[in-house]
Amino acid sequence: MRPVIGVISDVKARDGHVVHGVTEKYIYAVARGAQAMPVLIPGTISAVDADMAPERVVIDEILDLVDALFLPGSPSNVGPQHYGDAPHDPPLPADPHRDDISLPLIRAALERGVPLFGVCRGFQEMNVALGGTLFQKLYAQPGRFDHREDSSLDIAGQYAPVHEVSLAPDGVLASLAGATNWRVNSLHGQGVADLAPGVVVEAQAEDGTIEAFRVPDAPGFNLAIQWHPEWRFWQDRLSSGVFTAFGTAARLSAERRRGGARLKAAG
Ligand SMILES: N[C@@H](CCC(=O)NCCCC(=O)O)C(=O)O
Repeated sequence: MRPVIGVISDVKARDGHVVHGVTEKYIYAVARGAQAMPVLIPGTISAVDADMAPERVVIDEILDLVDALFLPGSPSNVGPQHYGDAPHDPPLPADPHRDDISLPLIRAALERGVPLFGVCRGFQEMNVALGGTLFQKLYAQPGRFDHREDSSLDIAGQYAPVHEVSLAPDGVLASLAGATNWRVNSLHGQGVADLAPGVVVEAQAEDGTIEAFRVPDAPGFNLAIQWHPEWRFWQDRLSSGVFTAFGTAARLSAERRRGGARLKAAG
């Protein structure tokens, strides 16, 4: 049996309905890259219909169910009220029903040693959940590059590597890459402003933008990456290494939770 990795869903309006869902590339990277069983975790109920009662969310119930947690990217932004700011541009997409689940879940997962991996929005959520702040418009910050994708390109062009990051020489990423520099893709308008206390930088862009971090004192595997390693992870040594390491941590967590029964990666 594969380890179970909970994947946090976005909550979006579509055709008059509210949909809780995740882009397929993330599900595939968890299933094939981490060799795990992805299970989608819904956000809080939006109660769009006045007759719907809000559902009770019990964070511990989710953590009892999964061996590890994955926080995917999304075009939406973490609500700035969570880091003590007002929205600078209200039309930018928000997802309060994802924030309601992901922020407390991150803190609880780290405390309980549940392996945790966040990508792009997930990376930003991890920084905010731990007390850090975000630039709402990284591209408007003096001296910073524009880290947004070129939307005139096709999808493969948008996710192609566009800039270099320096990897901390003693970090997890450098050891997976076997190098201290890597070329990565870049599709984000926001970015880390103040890094949360207690985290260490794993990767940084040339303009100073923090691109990856981890919480060294948390008892389990954890990693936050601003770029998109899920995109065609099998074509990039570091991307596949990251999902393999996450899957290994999820398997160990599953073995511990199931009393030492060995879980094998599928061939
Ligand atoms: N809203 C944030 C987060 C960026 C992000 O997660 N983008 C992902 C886009 C779609 C995808 O590949 O899932 C920001 O813009 O900084």
